Amino acid sequence: MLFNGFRSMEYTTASASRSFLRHGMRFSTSVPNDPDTHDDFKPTNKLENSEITLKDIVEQDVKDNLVMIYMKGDPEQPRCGFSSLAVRVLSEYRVPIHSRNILEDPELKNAVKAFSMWPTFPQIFINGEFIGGSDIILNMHQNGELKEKLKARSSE
Ligand SMILES: N[C@@H](CCC(=O)N[C@@H](CS)C(=O)NCC(=O)O)C(=O)O
Ligand code: FES
Repeated sequence: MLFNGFRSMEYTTASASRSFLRHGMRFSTSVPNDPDTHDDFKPTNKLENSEITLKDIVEQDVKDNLVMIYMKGDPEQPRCGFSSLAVRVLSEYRVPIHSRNILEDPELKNAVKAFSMWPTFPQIFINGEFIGGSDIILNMHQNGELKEKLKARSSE
């Protein structure tokens, strides 16, 4: 399943669907090609109306999902070695991996960078906390920190 870049390696969660609905609004602008249509009746950009921003979407993603990765490509088909490595590391654990493909949405890519203040991808969040990229997650896997982080959450 692919909802505007959002993927989950398990079944789609309610949060994923919600994110899709919200994120999907960004592309709902349409203007009918009818000369009689008065401006007042034209459909407007619902994102502007609802004031949902990409930052809101990122905030929701990382809040709703234990493991959230913004990556190039998706877990089944990473488009970069760094993203591929991060997914391989995370796949060692029995936790769902939620992802968005930033290659599909340059604006989302910029929003994620601004949110984390981190310049590269992949970007991994666990339990709402920004962790880092593939080198950091690999290191945490090797030194046991990642296991602790994921265990800490699952035993709550
Ligand atoms: N140390 C980082 C390196 C990742 C990296 O260099 N990513 C580059 C190439 S994929 C990147 O995202 N560049 C910025 C961009 O593409 O916008 C990691 O291990 O995750
Ligand atoms: S896309 Fe070239 S290194 Fe990631």
